Amino acid sequence: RTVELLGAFMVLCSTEGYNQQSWYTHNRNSPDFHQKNCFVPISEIIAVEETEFNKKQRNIGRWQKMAKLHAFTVHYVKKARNHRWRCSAATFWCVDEHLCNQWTQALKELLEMQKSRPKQLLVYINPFGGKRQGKRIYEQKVAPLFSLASISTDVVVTEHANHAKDNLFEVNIYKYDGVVCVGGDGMFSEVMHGLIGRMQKDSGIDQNNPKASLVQCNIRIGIIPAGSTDCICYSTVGISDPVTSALHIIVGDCQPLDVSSVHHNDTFLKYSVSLLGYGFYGDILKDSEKKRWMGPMRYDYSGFKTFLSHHYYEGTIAYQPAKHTHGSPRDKVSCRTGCYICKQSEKQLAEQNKEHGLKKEEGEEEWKVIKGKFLAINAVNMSCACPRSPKGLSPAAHLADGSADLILVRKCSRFDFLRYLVRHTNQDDQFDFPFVDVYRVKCFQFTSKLSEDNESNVMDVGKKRFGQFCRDHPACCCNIVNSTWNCDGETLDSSAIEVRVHCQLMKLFARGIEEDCKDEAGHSQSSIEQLL
Ligand SMILES: CCCCCCCCCCCCC/C=C/[C@@H](O)[C@H](CO)NC(=O)CCCCCCCCCCCCCCC
Ligand SMILES: Nc1ncnc2c1ncn2[C@@H]1O[C@H](COP(=O)(O)OP(=O)(O)OP(=O)(O)O)[C@@H](O)[C@H]1O
Ligand SMILES: [Ca+2]
Repeated sequence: RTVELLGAFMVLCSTEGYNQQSWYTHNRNSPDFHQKNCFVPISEIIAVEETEFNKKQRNIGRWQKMAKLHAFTVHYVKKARNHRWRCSAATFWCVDEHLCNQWTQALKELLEMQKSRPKQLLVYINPFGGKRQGKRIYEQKVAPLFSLASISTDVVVTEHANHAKDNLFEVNIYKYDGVVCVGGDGMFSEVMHGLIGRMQKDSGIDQNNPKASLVQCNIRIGIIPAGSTDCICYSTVGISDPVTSALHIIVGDCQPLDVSSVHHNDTFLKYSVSLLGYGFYGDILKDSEKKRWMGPMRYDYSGFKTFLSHHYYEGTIAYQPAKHTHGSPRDKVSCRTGCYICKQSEKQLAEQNKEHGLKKEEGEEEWKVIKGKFLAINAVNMSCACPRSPKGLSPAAHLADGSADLILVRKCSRFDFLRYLVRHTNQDDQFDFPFVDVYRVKCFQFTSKLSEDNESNVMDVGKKRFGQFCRDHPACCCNIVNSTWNCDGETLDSSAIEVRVHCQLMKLFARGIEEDCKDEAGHSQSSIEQLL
């Protein structure tokens, strides 16, 4: 009877005066206490524990007179504003020991049935990311939640850059249900390279082949944000908050993610999931690397400096439009939890995998070519929303549709470029400028004018010197030198690159941004309405 009562959702009754068989919560100060009912899906229960009563708790209301009370506590996810999740608890008690045990047992059995929840995790902590708080954040905010949810962990505090990546090639990754990285986008990138690289190695796939069909990585990655930008966490969860991310890991969320491979000729350079930026964001990154000691502030400092230098770069872009996906970068609808467009891409991917070999070769499809002088070339696989820009570089980009949005910002005045930047922070359309173009693509290539000239051997020593001279002279804004590619916060050595989006190559412990979550103004559809 008890199990039947539980059904798909558990109802926590917190109303006084309910009949004898009901459960009462002692959490009187919680806002839930005053609501009539609070619905918690089983999938959002963190843990169920038998509870011992202390004297203080016994002295509540009419239960005071009773001799022996039996209780259990349900720890569950409480959704707050702006996609923030918190762990809340409600204790239920009654006099009937058998009934109490039945409920505890039934709930535990239901939790056991949640097969997507991780039981064993491998955790990498970068102690030097962001404000250098990674270790503290993990120990104080995340580890206690993992232990409450009975998740066992192997923790590695990294000692140098690439420690996590190299380690993932050595350990038995298959015994883990997921890998967690505590740090910023750079740390995530390391873990992703380790996992994807390991999968390809184990499957005999050569990453240097730009046309290789890469093997999907089914071991999910969880991101505990402790970096400077935390764009990947923000764009996939809706907030950069360690407790929220830990709870998404515990409940076993799964969000597939597109990954771009970046090659130079037939050499693999890097994978990218957020921003691949040349010009403005490449120059910011290059300058900011020298200022790591400044922490997250380095990006504002270098951003201001790069804005003033106003360099533009000449080059050629060739791309293949993403015809398979239904959306467009100018859509007003964004990618949200359970996104229809991403689901369609997932279906296509499954069909393609079935009919392997029948898929049209990239070579047969048309390439569009654009030559020009650009202040910024940004290719984004996701919106790139972050605390600095809550809607991101491309607000309608999809997390898992197999495409990237290619944003070309042509040479324009400083004032116009500033207007463009400011629109990343407000509701105005940042693509509504004559000097900005945006395309949804499945692959692209870039060659700078300089490397084209190099290849045709027209460059002489004098030109090289002139290039160097102009770069050091801010008023000139000349385009003779190359910029650097910013690949998820890491610089690339080559300016000529070939990029290909791999649809849903990997998975995160996340669920995308939820549609009806309470916003800053408190507008929301409550979770109760959602469940009904
Ligand atoms: C007037 C204010 C305009 C503000 C415009 C803000 C636009 C911000 C857009 C941020 C996009 C982040 C994309 C994510 C990239 C990550 O994979 C990567 C690794 O973490 N982070 C960065 O490369 C780090 C990138 C950091 C970018 C910081 C940009 C700061 C620009 C400041 C311009 C100042 C102009 C002031 C003129 C008076
Ligand atoms: N122990 C370590 N010592 C030095 N560098 C490390 C160590 N562990 C990791 N790293 C490197 O530090 C780089 C930056 O780390 P991380 O991404 O965590 O912080 P961030 O750069 O401040 O944040 P964001 O990437 O969000 O801007 C990563 O590329 C990673 O390779
Ligand atoms: Ca995408």
